[in-house]
Amino acid sequence: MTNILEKIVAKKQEEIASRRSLIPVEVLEAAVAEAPPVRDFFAALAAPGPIKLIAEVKKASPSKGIIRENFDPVAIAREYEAAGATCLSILTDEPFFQGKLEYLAQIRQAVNIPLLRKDFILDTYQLLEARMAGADAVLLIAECLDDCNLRKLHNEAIELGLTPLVEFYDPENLDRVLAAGATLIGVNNRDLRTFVTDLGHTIRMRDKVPLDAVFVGESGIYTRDDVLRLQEAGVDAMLVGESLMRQPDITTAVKTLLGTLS
Ligand SMILES: O=P(O)(O)OC[C@@H](O)[C@@H](O)c1c[nH]c2ccccc12
Repeated sequence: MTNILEKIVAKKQEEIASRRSLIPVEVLEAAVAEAPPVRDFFAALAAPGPIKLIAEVKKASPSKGIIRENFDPVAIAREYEAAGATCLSILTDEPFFQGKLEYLAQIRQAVNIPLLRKDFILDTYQLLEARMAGADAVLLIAECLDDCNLRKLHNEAIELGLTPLVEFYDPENLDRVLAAGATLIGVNNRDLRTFVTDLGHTIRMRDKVPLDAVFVGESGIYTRDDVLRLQEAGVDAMLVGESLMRQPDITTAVKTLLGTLS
C-alpha cells in the first residue's frame, strides 16, 4: 500500500515535468538573476527573545480537508504580520493543500516579513520558482529526499540566497539532516505517513539536535500551554497552521498563542 507521502511525491514529479514544459528552466534562471534581494529568514528566527511564530497560510490538508472556507491569502498574511508573526509559511501545493505559487507572489507584495515556500521540493526547478515568486526560504523534507538530493538542494537553495528549513519526522533521519549541512532544523510532530500528531515528539527531539542550530517545532500546536511547553523545552520557533486558520479572528488567535493579548 502506498502512503500519502508517496502519493504526493509521485504527483509532484508529474507536476514538475509539466511546469518545466510550460516555462523552460533557462527562462526561470534568467528571471532569478534579476530578482530582488531576499529577506533573512534565518536571522529573524535566530534573534534572542521568546519563541518565534512562523504562521502558515493554509486552506486545506489531506488529513483535515478544508480548514478555512473563507480563504483570502493576502488578507490573512497581512493580519498575521500585524498580529506579531515573525515569518510566514505559504502552502503552494495545489492538489493536496489547495495552495498556489501565485499566493506567495501576491503575499510578497503585501507584507515585509520573510516568507517560506511550503511545498514538496524535489527538484532545482522548484527552488528557482520559489525565488522568482518572492520566497526567502524553502522547506526540504528529509523523508522525501535521498542523501544526495537533500545535500544538493540544500546547497543550491543557499546559492540562490534562500534559507533551507530542513524538516524530519523519523529520528533516524536526523543524522542525514545534519550531514546535509542544515542549520535551520524542523521536527514535524505529524507523521505524514499516518497523520498521527504528537507535540511531545518535538520536545523529545530537542536534546538530540545541536544547540547551535535554530530549532523549529512544527504541527499540532493549538494552545498557549502548548507554546509554553515548547518554549520551556528550548524550542526557538514554531510553525502553526490549522489552529490559527480555524479562528474567525486571526489577530486574537495569534496574540493568544504568543501571550500578547492585552
Ligand atoms: O496545521 P498545523 O498542524 O499547525 O501544521 C502546520 C505545518 O507544520 C504543517 O502544515 C506541515 C509541516 N510540515 C509539512 C510538510 C508538508 C505539508 C505540510 C506540513
